[in-house]
Order: sequence, then C-alpha cells, then structure tokens
Amino acid sequence: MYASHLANLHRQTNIQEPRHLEGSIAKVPVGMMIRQGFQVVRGLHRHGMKWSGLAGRQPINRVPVSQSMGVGVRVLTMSSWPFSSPPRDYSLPNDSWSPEMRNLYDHYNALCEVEEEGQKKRGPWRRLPSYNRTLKYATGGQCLSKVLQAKARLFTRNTEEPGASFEYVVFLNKQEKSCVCIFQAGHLLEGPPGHVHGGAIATIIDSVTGTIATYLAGPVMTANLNINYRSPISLGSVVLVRSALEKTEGRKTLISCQVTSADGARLHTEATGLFVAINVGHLFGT
Ligand SMILES: CCCCCCCCCCCCCC(=O)SCCNC(=O)CCNC(=O)[C@H](O)C(C)(C)COP(=O)(O)OP(=O)(O)OC[C@H]1O[C@@H](n2cnc3c(N)ncnc32)[C@H](O)[C@@H]1OP(=O)(O)O
Repeated sequence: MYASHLANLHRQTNIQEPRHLEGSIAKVPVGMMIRQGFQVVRGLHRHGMKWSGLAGRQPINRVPVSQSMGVGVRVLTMSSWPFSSPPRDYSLPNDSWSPEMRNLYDHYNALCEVEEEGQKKRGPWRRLPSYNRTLKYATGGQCLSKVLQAKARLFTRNTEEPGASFEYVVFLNKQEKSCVCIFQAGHLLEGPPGHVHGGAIATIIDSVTGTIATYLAGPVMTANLNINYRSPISLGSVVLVRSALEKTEGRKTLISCQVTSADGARLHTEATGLFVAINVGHLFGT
C-alpha cells in the first residue's frame, strides 16, 4: 500500500518511481528515502498539493525496523502503511482564531491568487500547509523506539485543543524570498503573567525562519539563533512574524526576523537565524 501510494505521488510530482519501491514491502536505503521524501514534498508544493503521507492524529508509523545491508548501508523494512485518516492541516482557520487573525489570514490568502485577463492565476504568496509530524519516514532513526516514533509530534503542533498554544499560519513569497507568519499565542504559552514566554517566542521564530530556510536551501538545521526581545507580547494577541533571506554562503543560510504587532506599529522581537544545510544522514549519525 505504501509503495503504491508513493508511486502515485511520484507520478503526480514528476519524480521517477524508483524500482526498489515496487511491491508491497520495500527495502530502501535510509538516505535515499529521506532525500526522496524531501523531493516528493517539494514536488507536491510546486504542484500546489499537500502531502497526505504525513501522520495525522493516529500513531500509524510502522517504519523503523532497521537492519544492515552491506558495508555502511542501512535499510528500513516497511510493512504496509495505512492512509485511512487524513492528516489535519493546522494552518487552516479554526474557531479559536480571533477576528484579527482571521482578517489577516483572509488578506494573505487573497494574495495567493491573482486575476489576469479574467483568469485566476497563482499569486506571489502561498499558504504553507502544516501538520503535526514531519515526514513520517524521516523519523526512522535507529535510536527511536516504535513507541516514541508513534507518539512524536511537532513541538508547535502538539496540542489538539484549538487556540491553547501555537496558532499560526505561514505564507511564503518565494520571489521575494520572504515569509510572514500570523501567530496567535494561546494561554499555555504564558511566561511573565499575562504575557508570552520568551522560549515560546524563540520557538515560533525558529520555526518560521527554519521553514523559509528549508524552502530555500533544502534540509537544514538551526546552528545559531540570535534574539533581542524589545517589548512583551500579550497572551492571546496576534502578532506578525516576518522573515527574509539575508544571505547564503556555501552551506549557510542567514535569515532575519522581526516580530511586530498585527498593525506593524510595535516591534516586539528581532532575530537572526543561521541555518546549515545538512545531508539527511546527519540525523542518523552517518
Ligand atoms: C520540506 C518542507 C518542510 C518544511 C517545514 C519545516 C518546518 C521545520 C521548522 C522547524 C525548525 C526547527 C529547527 C530546529 O530546531 S533544528 C534543532 C536545533 N539545532 C540543532 O540541534 C543543531 C545541532 N548542531 C549541529 O547539528 C551541527 O552543529 C550543524 C549541523 C549546525 C553544523 O554542523 P556541520 O558539521 O554540518 O557543519 P560545520 O560545523 O562544518 O559548519 C559549517 C559552517 O557553518 C558554520 N557554523 C556552524 N555552527 C555555527 C554556529 N553555531 N555559529 C556560527 N557558524 C556556525 C561553521 O563555521 C561553518 O562555516 P564555514 O567554515 O563553512 O564558513
């Protein structure tokens, strides 16, 4: 099932279906799987589709049976991979969103489509879907137990209660190499009374700068975050997290970031993030 689903994705995204995925049980070198995963996701995004192979609420990952195959090559043996539950896209509006958040969402969403000569076309902005796992099979390192694998959730998307922690949506402008995140900070993110915890602010900054760095440079890891907190953010308020590419230098991508009030009048936080491109084997210690 997994093999045929991935084969379908490969067809949809113009990525060649690798021969080793034929059949219901696939044996795939780890690095190749993850590289292909990123290619698939990139391809899907290029085609305006979302990745339905991300884990939703159900702990359904059955990937991590690792074994050795020849010198220095590790493979994962996969059993079938059920796709019965569609994943929740956390970037879509829900009832917890304030009218201000909803208005900003509508504003940027409208910029995702432009009308030219009576035809609707893709605009400069794109809403990035958001799920509570990264690529399922990118987590198949030997160090993770099956239980941990099944339970792992993206830090910013680990609460099911709408509005409780990180409510956010990211819009990317690839031409300008920039993005804007509309962020509503929930009650679980309290630091100083009535205000957002500095670590939560760092988290959303890392996520937004990391997301744009990933889109521009492929798989990266945060090497350095430099944050100046200028004014506190009230719990429940909506802020804009704007990020843009500053420069790239070899494997390094430097991203700048400002967190402001929704109307842009008040600066809350300024930051830079340095991201280093990694070979995905880095995550497996190879
Ligand atoms: C696909 C679509 C999905 C998109 C959604 C994604 C959403 C996800 C969003 C979530 C996002 C969350 C993201 C997270 O939370 S990532 C989790 C937090 N980050 C980490 O755990 C990273 C840990 N560190 C490392 O793994 C390594 O140190 C890395 C990989 C960073 C570099 O080790 P590596 O051995 O590979 O490289 P290198 O040491 O040869 O260095 C290479 C170059 O970099 C320069 N350098 C290195 N470090 C620093 C430093 N601290 N300041 C200044 N410079 C530094 C270095 O001088 C050199 O420069 P040069 O000599 O070449 O000029």
